[in-house]
Amino acid sequence: MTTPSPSNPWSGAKAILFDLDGVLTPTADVHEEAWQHLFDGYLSSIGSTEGYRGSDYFEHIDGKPRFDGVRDFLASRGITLPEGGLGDMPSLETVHGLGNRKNKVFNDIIANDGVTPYPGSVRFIAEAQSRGLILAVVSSSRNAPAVLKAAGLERHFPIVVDGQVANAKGLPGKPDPATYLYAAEQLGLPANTCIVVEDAVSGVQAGAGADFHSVIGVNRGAGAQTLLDAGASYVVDDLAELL
Ligand SMILES: O=P(O)(O)OC[C@H]1O[C@@H](O)[C@H](O)[C@@H](O)[C@@H]1O
Repeated sequence: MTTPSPSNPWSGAKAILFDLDGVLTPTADVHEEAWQHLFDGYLSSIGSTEGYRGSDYFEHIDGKPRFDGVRDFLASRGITLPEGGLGDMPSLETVHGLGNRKNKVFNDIIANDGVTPYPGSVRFIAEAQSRGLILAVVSSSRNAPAVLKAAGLERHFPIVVDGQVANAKGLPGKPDPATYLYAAEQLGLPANTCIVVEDAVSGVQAGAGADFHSVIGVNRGAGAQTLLDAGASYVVDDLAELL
């Protein structure tokens, strides 16, 4: 693997595989808020004495597919619910019902507030394209295409591997590297020519779990050392630092 460095992140790379929420758009915050809303309501409805903490998002949910987030958070509280199915009403007390309840909150906020991408990420995209790199998005979110559209970014990404694609192809979600490897395969490139850019521990672990060119960690709250410990090659607070 090319020695990755913040002073020349592109060296030897042919493509960049971006996570979306928290890397290109500030929508990780919206997910965080929607999860908080879901579990505050759910835990109080079952009379739980241990409430939902902000750290729960980073420890159990961040970067994972929706229903894995529900399952893993509930497991942290010793709660197991029936799985149910994708079409479950948000009022149902199943893994899928709760996930869909959170999704409604997420979509209501996006519909209200819109999505403005991080300016530093927009500049980074432009620089990467001017250097001839191919770009793709690899997101756990089933909402990724809608968020990219709302942010006006969709034209930059010929390949988008989102939660729906992963489900259709039977790919395990992050922290498994499968969705990133699938994106590299779709681009017709070996993994070691593809840079992975991630803000979540589960996503950094996915990138570090295969032979990618490098894994750029973007610290939006997970913590720089935590991302390095998860396998990031290096960590920045904003992608503009690499320009
Ligand atoms: O939008 P969906 O399909 O519910 O996806 C959920 C997840 O999508 C990811 O992109 C976020 O980083 C997660 O933190 C979030 O929980």
